[in-house]
Amino acid sequence: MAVFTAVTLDDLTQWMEQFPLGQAVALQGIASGIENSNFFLTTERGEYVLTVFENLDFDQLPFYVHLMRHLAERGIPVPAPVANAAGDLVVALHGKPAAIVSKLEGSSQMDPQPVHCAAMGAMLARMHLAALDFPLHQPNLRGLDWWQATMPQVLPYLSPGNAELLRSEVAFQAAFAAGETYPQLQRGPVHADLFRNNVMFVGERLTGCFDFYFAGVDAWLFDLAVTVNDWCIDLASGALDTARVDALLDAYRAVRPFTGAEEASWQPMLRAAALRFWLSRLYDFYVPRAAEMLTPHDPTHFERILRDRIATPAPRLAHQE
Ligand SMILES: Nc1ncnc2c1ncn2[C@@H]1O[C@H](COP(=O)(O)OP(=O)(O)O)[C@@H](O)[C@H]1O
Ligand SMILES: N[C@@H](CCOP(=O)(O)O)C(=O)O
Repeated sequence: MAVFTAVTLDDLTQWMEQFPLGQAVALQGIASGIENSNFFLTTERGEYVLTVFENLDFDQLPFYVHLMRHLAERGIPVPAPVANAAGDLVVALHGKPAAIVSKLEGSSQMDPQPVHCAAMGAMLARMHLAALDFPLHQPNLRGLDWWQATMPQVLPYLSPGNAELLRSEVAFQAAFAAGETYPQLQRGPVHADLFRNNVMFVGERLTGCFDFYFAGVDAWLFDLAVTVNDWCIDLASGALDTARVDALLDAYRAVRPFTGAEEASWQPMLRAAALRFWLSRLYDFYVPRAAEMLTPHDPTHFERILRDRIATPAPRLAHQE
């Protein structure tokens, strides 16, 4: 279902000549994924993934693909985009932007244990540090401005209780962002969608993360909160699982210690990360777009998480100076 643009080996015969990969010898559509057309591509030089971008234009892609290349060059396990003879990382295929990236080994770990969370925490901290000198800039396009612009579009569909929750949380986050602590948070390019389905493992070894198409510049703590809210929870209740939280935070802190401002912002950031995905899921659920391709995720999952993060004191980040 996730191949929206049909591509055949014949289509690639001439197209591949611009890449230093030899001829394409096998091409297989990837069934999972909901945004783009993805293919496993075997060439004379090895195994790759070909993506035809269905929703992003040529001018929207440089931040994402150059960030992936920047991280890959610094040893962070992410798919490395392959440049063509002209140095381009994004090239037209059937009139749409397309890219070839290296294929990661392994599969997603959908039942993560503390050992997997520790691997995630260490990789995330390394990724944040490695992206610090990335020269391109794009804000997180799913940040506060987007929350404020999107809220009025979903409010008419919500129960009075949920409408009040959404209004009060967006107001809380706006006040927090305007306060003294928020500007002190460490910032840089972040992935911003590091859910379990976007990370690969072979056994306990993390082999890489992909799907950088929500990346942007934001607080590192926001990225950490997005990750913890997906990797370290009891799926039924949304509550945090202490053993997995500790494993992830300990591993992150060992690479990049937290600051006092981050300690003070942890609970608001856990709430912000829950709000971000509650709102995007509400939007995808209630506001279908033209050329709709998304299969909406369940918004109530993040409503539960947001209510829990508001009601329950956050675990300590235990910063070290
Ligand atoms: N670089 C890669 N290496 C290995 N598998 C990949 C890679 N990129 C994508 N995939 C596979 O393709 C699937 C769909 O990719 P994803 O980025 O989630 O698609 P979409 O953007 O359409 O949601 C993933 O679940 C994964 O199995
Ligand atoms: N992780 C988000 C939606 C984005 O989906 P992805 O498959 O592209 O990572 C969510 O769960 O709402």
